[in-house]
Amino acid sequence: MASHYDIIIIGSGAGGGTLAYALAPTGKQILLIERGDYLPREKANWDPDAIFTEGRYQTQESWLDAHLQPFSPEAYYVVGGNTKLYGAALQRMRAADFGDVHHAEGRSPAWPLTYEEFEPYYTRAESLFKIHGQRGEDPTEPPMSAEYPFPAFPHEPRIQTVADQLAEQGLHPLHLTLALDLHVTDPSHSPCIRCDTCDPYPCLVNAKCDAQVTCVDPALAFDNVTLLTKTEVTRLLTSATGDRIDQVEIQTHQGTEYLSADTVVVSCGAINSAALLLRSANEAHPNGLANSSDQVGRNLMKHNHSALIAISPTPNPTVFQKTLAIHDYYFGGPNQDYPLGQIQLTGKAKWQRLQKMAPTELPQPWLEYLSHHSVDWWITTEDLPDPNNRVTLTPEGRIQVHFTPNNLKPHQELIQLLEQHLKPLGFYLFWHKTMDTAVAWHQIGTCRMGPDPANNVLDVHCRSHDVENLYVVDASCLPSMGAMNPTLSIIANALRVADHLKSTF
Ligand SMILES: Cc1cc2nc3c(=O)[nH]c(=O)nc-3n(C[C@H](O)[C@H](O)[C@H](O)COP(=O)(O)OP(=O)(O)OC[C@H]3O[C@@H](n4cnc5c(N)ncnc54)[C@H](O)[C@@H]3O)c2cc1C
Repeated sequence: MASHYDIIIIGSGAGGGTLAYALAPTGKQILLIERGDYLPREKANWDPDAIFTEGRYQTQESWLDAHLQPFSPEAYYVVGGNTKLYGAALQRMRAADFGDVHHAEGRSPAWPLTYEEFEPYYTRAESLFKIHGQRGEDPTEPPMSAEYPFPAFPHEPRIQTVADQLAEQGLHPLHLTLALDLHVTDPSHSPCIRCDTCDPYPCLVNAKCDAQVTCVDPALAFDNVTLLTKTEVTRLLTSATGDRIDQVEIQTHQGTEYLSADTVVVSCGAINSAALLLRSANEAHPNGLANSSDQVGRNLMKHNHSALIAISPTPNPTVFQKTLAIHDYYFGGPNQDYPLGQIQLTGKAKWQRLQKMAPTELPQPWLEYLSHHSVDWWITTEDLPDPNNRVTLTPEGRIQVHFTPNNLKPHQELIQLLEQHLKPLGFYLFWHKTMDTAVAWHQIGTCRMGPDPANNVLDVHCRSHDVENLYVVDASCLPSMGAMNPTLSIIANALRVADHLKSTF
């Protein structure tokens, strides 16, 4: 293995994996460093006990909350990062989300670029990740320069009935945009088999367009790209003046080693990217690397999420349930002149998942009955940047997450609205569970980009304002996220930064 590269990318998830894919054809010597290994392909990939009871693929690391209490984050340190288990619902932010948006409990800041500037990268990201969708049915759909690359996943009969009934109430149920390799019109040759172990399971048949399958593996077909697994980057060392990163400190089973690169890209996910920069404090950067603004680690957001299990007397034999979304209340509600958020279906909840949601302990046969009669929803609303919601390190170097949820009023209102719509359809029992800090699936914002070095860690190209050869390209850079799932924006942004980097070669 060489010790010097043109580019070192740290982290192989949505941000890092996409960047490696986009830069691979340049011929530059690229090293992709990933702390985890390939997620094993095994029958347990599709075992609900392994996923919901054992947490088989989750990191064993624990983080600390604001009171120094340990918790187990639902984070996945594997090639492809969190996308290996993601739900593959990839969505554009709405055009208005790129501006300053007033919310019930504050404001969501503008991005340093407009939707129109970002739009071509959404189109490329949708093509790369094989998005299936149907244009024209979403009342909040932003302008798009191309059709979705593939037709939408059709609803199964029970879901079609629910969609039709909601439409009769005046809503606009739409087909969820999905990154799965389904041949809708030729199922016998389709990699995706529309199974009931998709969200949030790894895909045993590699039909989920995750960062490993879609980006890392194709990038490795180029001789100039090398992947180092089971290798954690522990610190970034700078020149004495602090202007440039001189060395990348890695930890392997053989011990500590040092590498170097002309350009270093941190793509460890919002919490770990901030932790790595803070851990790299030195004399030139006493507050943490690239942290003259004191913003590294701050403004952590993770969306307000709830699962809602709605039970009716009608059986729900749906196998692949995650096909429907409702955006009618994205920008406001019947009595709300502020944004609420989005409603989507989630993967069909088996009894093991319901066990984690049940308000009281219930015997397995009851849970199985409820699972056969439930329709399972996921409600996402925006949370707002708060400098006190932040990642810090303890003196021993452990990750501490200080997090107080905000903007919860619209979240509760959206849940109530959904229940009001479902009751006339025969749904009579509702369980909902709001996700806590451990479910930081949509973590963003800890190294936000913006033109002013006083308030932002990164410039508009995701380059550090302080360290000339440092970029951060993952969820960290996003100043806000609307109420849309973040990963399409992370991928599109990585493609955008790749174009910028190519222009500097
Ligand atoms: C269960 C689940 C369901 C989800 N569903 C959806 C969905 O349907 N739609 C959607 O848009 N999003 C979804 N998400 C969120 C999505 O997975 C993330 O938004 C996305 O993966 C974030 O990309 P990233 O590049 O910021 O980080 P990641 O993809 O997490 O990648 C970070 C990588 O860096 C590695 N790393 C960390 N620290 C180091 C270090 N020091 N040295 C070396 N490597 C390091 C990690 O191991 C990891 O591989 C889901 C997430 C989960 C967990």
